[in-house]
Amino acid sequence: MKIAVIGTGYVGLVTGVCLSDIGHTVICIDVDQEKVKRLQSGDPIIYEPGLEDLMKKNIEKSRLSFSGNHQTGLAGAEVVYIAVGTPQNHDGSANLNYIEAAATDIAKNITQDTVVVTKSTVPVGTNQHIKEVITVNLVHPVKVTVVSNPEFLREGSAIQDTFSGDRIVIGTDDEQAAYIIEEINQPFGIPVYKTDIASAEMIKYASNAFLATKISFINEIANICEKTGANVDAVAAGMGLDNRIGPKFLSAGLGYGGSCFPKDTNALVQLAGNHEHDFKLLKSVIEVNNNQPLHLFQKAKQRLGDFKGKKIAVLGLAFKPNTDDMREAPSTLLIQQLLEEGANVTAFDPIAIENARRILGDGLTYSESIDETLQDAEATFIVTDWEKVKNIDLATLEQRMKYPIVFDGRNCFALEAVKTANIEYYSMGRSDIANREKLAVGGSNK
Ligand SMILES: NC(=O)c1ccc[n+]([C@@H]2O[C@H](COP(=O)([O-])OP(=O)(O)OC[C@H]3O[C@@H](n4cnc5c(N)ncnc54)[C@H](O)[C@@H]3O)[C@@H](O)[C@H]2O)c1
Ligand SMILES: O=c1ccn([C@@H]2O[C@H](COP(=O)(O)OP(=O)(O)O[C@H]3O[C@H](CO)[C@@H](O)[C@H](O)[C@H]3O)[C@@H](O)[C@H]2O)c(=O)[nH]1
Repeated sequence: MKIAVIGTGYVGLVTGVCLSDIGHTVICIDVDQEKVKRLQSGDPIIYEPGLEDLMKKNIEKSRLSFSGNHQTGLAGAEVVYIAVGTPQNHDGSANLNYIEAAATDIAKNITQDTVVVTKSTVPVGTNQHIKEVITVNLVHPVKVTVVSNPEFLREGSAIQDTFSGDRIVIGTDDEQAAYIIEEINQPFGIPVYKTDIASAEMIKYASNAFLATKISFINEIANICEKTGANVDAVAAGMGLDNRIGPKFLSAGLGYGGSCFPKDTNALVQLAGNHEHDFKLLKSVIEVNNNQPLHLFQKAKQRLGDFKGKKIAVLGLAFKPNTDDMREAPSTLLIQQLLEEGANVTAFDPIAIENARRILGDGLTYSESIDETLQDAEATFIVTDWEKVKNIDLATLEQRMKYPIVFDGRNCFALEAVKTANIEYYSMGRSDIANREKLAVGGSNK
């Protein structure tokens, strides 16, 4: 099957690469000419485990190519995927400008009957709108069918998720188009769920909102655990044993970030509001999430008194491990707050520093070394649960830091292990551990 993909971000590039790997001929199109040049040379630009090798392999086999020109890219394509961004407008609603531009590009350049597949996350009714935009702008008299095929991949495991996702949702009112998309995806061997367009569009938002709700729920439980002496990890483990609840997405921490949950929960609140429904539950989920990084900050402030002139280490910048994506990363809010209060921040991340610098600027020190970051620090915040961070030998904290006071926003260490180390340790939804009497001296006002 000859396929074109419009947009080469996380979703478009991974989709294009994986579809070419299962045997389709794929051309990925982007308006960013610089990006296209780099992609053509085999540079995936984004960090995603396994992506570069798979991309190079399929470029070499001539199944995968890139273009900065819609006319060239769309020529002869039987199926066109839309994978452009749908960022957040100021009011929280989804910005559909890129979607409309892509639909117009399709209309002006297709010369044969085409199935248009929307991978981008779009509010209910958007695929209908896409069809209208294409119909109005069509240059050649061809038939266009629209399919909603929302994407569920996670950053950091995007390739794995594409090859072994839980389901492929196909939303369309055209049986032949549904069949074509099912056939395209058949080599993945993933269960297909077919439905109408509006329901497919809603499945994506509802799934993200539900997962975000699980996270805010466990974070609220964590906050209560802190006050009552329960341990949120034990609570989550015990809850997760119930098949109706399940163990996933119950890790308490600094809350969810990334390019999807924050914007998609806001967009769903807006969508509901447009239909005169006040989505109170989701509004609370968002509010709880916005407060989570500040919760840890307040705990630290209470312990340290103030941050003025103190070297504060921050371990992890990316919104989650295995990605260099800094969009809506909880580290941003936390670091901005620390800088505002006069801290000298040194932050570690193995791959997100370049992206972090664009957001946070040069008011802090960046380091790719954990040891260097910890050296002489008066407190450490753990923000991203990178394997490298989880594998830190707890003795290092005591050896390197001026005062080994740790605020762990991702519960990276078992309390039993911490109890044997000579550090003072505060985590999310678990008891505080203060092993060192001498900590009362120095960095603390306590
Ligand atoms: N990032 C994820 O993990 C993820 C997962 C599932 C769904 N989604 C959804 O998928 C969509 C894309 O997300 P992303 O993170 O890949 O976006 P992105 O911002 O990383 O990439 C979008 C790309 O589209 C290009 N583009 C914009 N208009 C274009 C046009 N008219 N023609 C050609 N190229 C154009 C941009 O230059 C950019 O390279 C969004 O709706 C998002 O919500 C994202
Ligand atoms: O128990 C948990 C699980 C996740 N998170 C946080 O939640 C955020 C999102 O994590 P994750 O879902 O793994 O990453 P994303 O790449 O944002 O993927 C989500 O968003 C994508 C874009 O819509 C969807 O395609 C995916 O299915 C959905 O999981 C991150 O900040 C995590 O640290 C927690 O705090 N606790």
